Amino acid sequence: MKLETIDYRSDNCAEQFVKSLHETGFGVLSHHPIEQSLVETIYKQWYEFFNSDNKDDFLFKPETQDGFFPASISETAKGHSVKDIKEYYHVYPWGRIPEELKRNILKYYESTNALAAELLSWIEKYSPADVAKHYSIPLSQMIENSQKTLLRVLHYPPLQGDEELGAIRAAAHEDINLITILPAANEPGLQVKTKTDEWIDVPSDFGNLIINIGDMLQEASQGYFPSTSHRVINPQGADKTKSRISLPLFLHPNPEVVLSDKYTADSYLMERLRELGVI
Ligand SMILES: O=C(O)CCC(=O)C(=O)O
Ligand SMILES: [Fe+2]
Repeated sequence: MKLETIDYRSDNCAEQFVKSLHETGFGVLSHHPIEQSLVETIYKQWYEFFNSDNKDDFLFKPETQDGFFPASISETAKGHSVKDIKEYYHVYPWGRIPEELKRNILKYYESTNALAAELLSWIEKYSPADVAKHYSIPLSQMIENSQKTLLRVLHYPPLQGDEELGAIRAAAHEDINLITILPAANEPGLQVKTKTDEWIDVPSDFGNLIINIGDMLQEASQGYFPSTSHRVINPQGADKTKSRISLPLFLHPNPEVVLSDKYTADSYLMERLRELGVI
């Protein structure tokens, strides 16, 4: 299996993109409307932030989950026992954001949310009728003005050689939300698991946009769109000294949105967070 990069400007882009999501759980877009210079500026600004002491003034609040999560308390993926080698910052428009970083990151949050609504309308349009009939409301409407959509700025620090045995930058996991939009990071490492259990690289040419299905859309589509496992592997050789910055936007429906006979977005999220032990 190989992930094809799809040109956003091509005539059959929407159909090809949704086909890729159905077959692999991932879709990769080039020539999309997200401004690459904005992404580059954000990577630069946040790299400086992660390398400053300023981050300690923005330590996350357990009740609201906005702010800085240091490596010492960072995530352990479901089913794993070793922590990931990463630190990150949770950006919500209603949350705390360092003043000098606000303008660019909120601009990114907004423009990527707008693109997400378009991508969800493509997904709806190219869902088979017997799948689409179960969507409780249009998919793009599920995320409208959602306060739950989370922009995570991730910093994977250079490897020091003293990392815990078996630790990797991000252990294999699935995302909980509806879809995730992720610009290619400044360094490689992202891999996706195929149906035959092989790990393949996600084409991460700088400028690509990577979209993946999360568990909530898998639930709402009764498995038609698979939430596939992905991970970020450690760099080798000289690349060990390099930081990696990435910027996933996790699109979350409004809490009251009905996903399936079993779950609303809120009950689904609560069940997953309880499993992860973070609430
Ligand atoms: O850093 C990446 O490229 C992917 C991060 C990711 O999968 C996640 O935070 O859920
Ligand atoms: Fe992920």
